[in-house]
Amino acid sequence: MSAIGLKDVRKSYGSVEVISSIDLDIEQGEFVVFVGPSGCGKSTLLRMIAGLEGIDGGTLSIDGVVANDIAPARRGIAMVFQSYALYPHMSVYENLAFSLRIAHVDKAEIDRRVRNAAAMLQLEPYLSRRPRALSGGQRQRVAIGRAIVREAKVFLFDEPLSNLDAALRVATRIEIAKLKERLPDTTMIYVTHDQVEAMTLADRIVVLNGGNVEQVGRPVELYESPANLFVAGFIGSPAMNFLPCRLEHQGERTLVQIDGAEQTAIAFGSGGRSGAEAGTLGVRPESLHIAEAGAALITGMVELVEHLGEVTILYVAAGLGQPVLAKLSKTQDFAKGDRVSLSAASTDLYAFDASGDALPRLG
Ligand SMILES: Nc1ncnc2c1ncn2[C@@H]1O[C@H](COP(=O)(O)OP(=O)(O)OP(=O)(O)O)[C@@H](O)[C@H]1O
Repeated sequence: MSAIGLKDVRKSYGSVEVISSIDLDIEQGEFVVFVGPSGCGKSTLLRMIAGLEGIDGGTLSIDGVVANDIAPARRGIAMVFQSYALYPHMSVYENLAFSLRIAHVDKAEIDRRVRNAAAMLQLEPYLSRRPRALSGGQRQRVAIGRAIVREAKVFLFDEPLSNLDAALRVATRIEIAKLKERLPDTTMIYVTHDQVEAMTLADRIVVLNGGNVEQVGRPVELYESPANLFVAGFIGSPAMNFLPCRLEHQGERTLVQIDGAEQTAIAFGSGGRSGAEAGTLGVRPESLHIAEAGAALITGMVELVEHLGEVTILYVAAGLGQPVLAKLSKTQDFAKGDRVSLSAASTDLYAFDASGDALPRLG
């Protein structure tokens, strides 16, 4: 039995469908991150689970019980918002205690839970302060503390770190990772735009696009084995390079060749197909290296060099409309106008058919 189950869940605003038939099972104690481009439906889906948005079709179950019509307060779910939503006239202690007071929890029990949450989030020195006398990171910790005191089974986070500056984001992200370890039975669902948050916090990532699930998997799985062009282009920064190629399906295998490449044709699994079609070859910037003579996959002219310290990023014009990016170790010294040849190990290449689906690897 999953902690949260979505079966054919749908949502429309007027005639616009924003969530189309989503199936997803989230296990108790899992940390699941929803990612996807702006407007893909991440927040809507989270709010549907919380009960803040109605469900137009399908079934939401919580601990195996259909929950479509259960009131938000009775779902055992706590939500942490980007805007913190703290009461400005109450102290940190009162903010933490508020929902328990409303629920008529015994005073000693309230005190125990508030102090426990405050200790977990290092908020003890600030319990008598008002929110305005706290930093953004401290306010967000109070917002998280309010979820902890409720001892909710499920925490929902809607971009909780997006109002924080870069350093605080990192510090608070680490706090959330620790929180996950301290509350191993609590199920957490987290919406973010930030790839690093998704990759570092998630047990599983759900990639959404236009109200549909493109792929669900462990972070490394999505990075190493994207199911399609969308996921390949979305996971990883800088994004994967895409090169038009020719796919020749030969029964057991498919040979992939790009125009002008010296690197020999690369074989993928064909899934039993035959014939030929136009496809896309994918290669991550970090997989490219300077090619040996006669082995270039891509040849072009450097149009921009970014020296980032530990790495150098080359933008190479290779006649594809947009530059090919190569992330090279810092020892590489290039300048605008240089001609470069790049290649990658065949095990670091991806191939996608005309409909954008990934071809399986051989072996
Ligand atoms: N109350 C509403 N009425 C009409 N359309 C809405 C409403 N709320 C959201 N939408 C639309 O539903 C779609 C999904 O919105 P949602 O906020 O879930 O996306 P998101 O993936 O969380 O985006 P972002 O990353 O920008 O926050 C968007 O096209 C949005 O404009």
